[in-house]
Amino acid sequence: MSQSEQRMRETLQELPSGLLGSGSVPETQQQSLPETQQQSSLGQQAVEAKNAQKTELQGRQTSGKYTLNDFHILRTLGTGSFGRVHLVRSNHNGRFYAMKVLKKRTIVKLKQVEHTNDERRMLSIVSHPFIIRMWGTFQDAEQVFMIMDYIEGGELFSLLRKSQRFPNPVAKFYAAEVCLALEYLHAHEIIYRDLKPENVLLDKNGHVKITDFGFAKYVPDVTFTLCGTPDYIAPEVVSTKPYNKSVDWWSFGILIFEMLAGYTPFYDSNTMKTYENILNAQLQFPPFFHADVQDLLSQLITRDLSKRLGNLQNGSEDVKNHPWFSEVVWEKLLCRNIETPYEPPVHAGQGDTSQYDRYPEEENSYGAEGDDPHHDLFAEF
Ligand SMILES: Nc1ncnc2c1ncn2[C@@H]1O[C@H](COP(=O)(O)OP(=O)(O)OP(=O)(O)O)[C@@H](O)[C@H]1O
Repeated sequence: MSQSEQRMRETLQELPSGLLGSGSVPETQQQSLPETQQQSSLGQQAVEAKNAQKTELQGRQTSGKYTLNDFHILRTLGTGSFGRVHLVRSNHNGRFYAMKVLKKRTIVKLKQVEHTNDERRMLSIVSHPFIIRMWGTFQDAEQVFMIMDYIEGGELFSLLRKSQRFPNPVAKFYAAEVCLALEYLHAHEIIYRDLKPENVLLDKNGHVKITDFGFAKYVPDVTFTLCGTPDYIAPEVVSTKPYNKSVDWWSFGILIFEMLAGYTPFYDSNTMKTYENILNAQLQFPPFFHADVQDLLSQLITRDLSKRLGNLQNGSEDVKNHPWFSEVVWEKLLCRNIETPYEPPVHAGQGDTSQYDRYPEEENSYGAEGDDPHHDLFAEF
């Protein structure tokens, strides 16, 4: 099985402690591959229509700014471990949004209540050109909902798999935008903890938008929680040491490596072996990696926290000042005043979904009323 087949949307909720001693394979949440193939589009449309009709009938006011009644649900854009993300259209202004729906029961079962509340909290305070904007949240008896900007250009992951690997300047452009987003989050004491190309979306002009704040957390000091995505997890997380922002700079290095190579450096089809590689294996560069990127990656993907770039006294400045980024005019980039290397072909306008894979639509229970044993756990929604 190839890496791209296996890794698809594999997000780890929690690693058992004493990981390498135990010999057991950590539990991961694996999603099936996106179904781009011929699905019964008639069946799909019927389910979509039924869901939309139910939504119109059943929205109910909660603590958020919106209700389900404010939106018409269109197709599914993506699925995750606890629910799915739909394209929706506002009944008021006609604009398209992405609605992330998470099932309360699953969140509770997988012990992700705190992460889900953190996701909401973090998204409601961040405001940055390269980070997704959230407009509001609400809940019904069975799920919580988050309304975000709809980003038309699709996942960086899809573009990377189509391209196999990016030329040096293209990888540098995406890395530079991601670097500014990380710099912003860290300046606000937020660790992101799930950097990977699946969570980097491209807007219609080809600029980066980081989505999925499911593991983002306000951490002014250190934390211990074991979470992330196997290939991208930093060694200090694998070995259950206290950690902070350093983990995002490790993942940033893995992201650059994957963009340039088309694969991640510590991959193994056996997740346990991946962790062993993260802890022990030597970083090996393909021969076509430029010397300056090899130098940058050696300083990002280093197990020595006292040497990891981004984690030192000058923080993100050290990363931005590295020779690999020497052509980047950071101020212009932040204003999105630099031509993007690729403009996603989203010719049908704001609601164009051509860049997203098709997922089987399921009948939903959105708007469910009645007993809600979990209401208090999600009081902020
Ligand atoms: N704002 C958005 N606009 C367009 N598509 C989006 C948006 N947010 C998410 N998606 C799509 O939905 C997918 C799943 O979203 P997200 O990663 O937030 O869900 P998740 O349940 O937290 O997933 P995971 O289990 O991987 O952590 C994304 O990879 C992306 O394809």
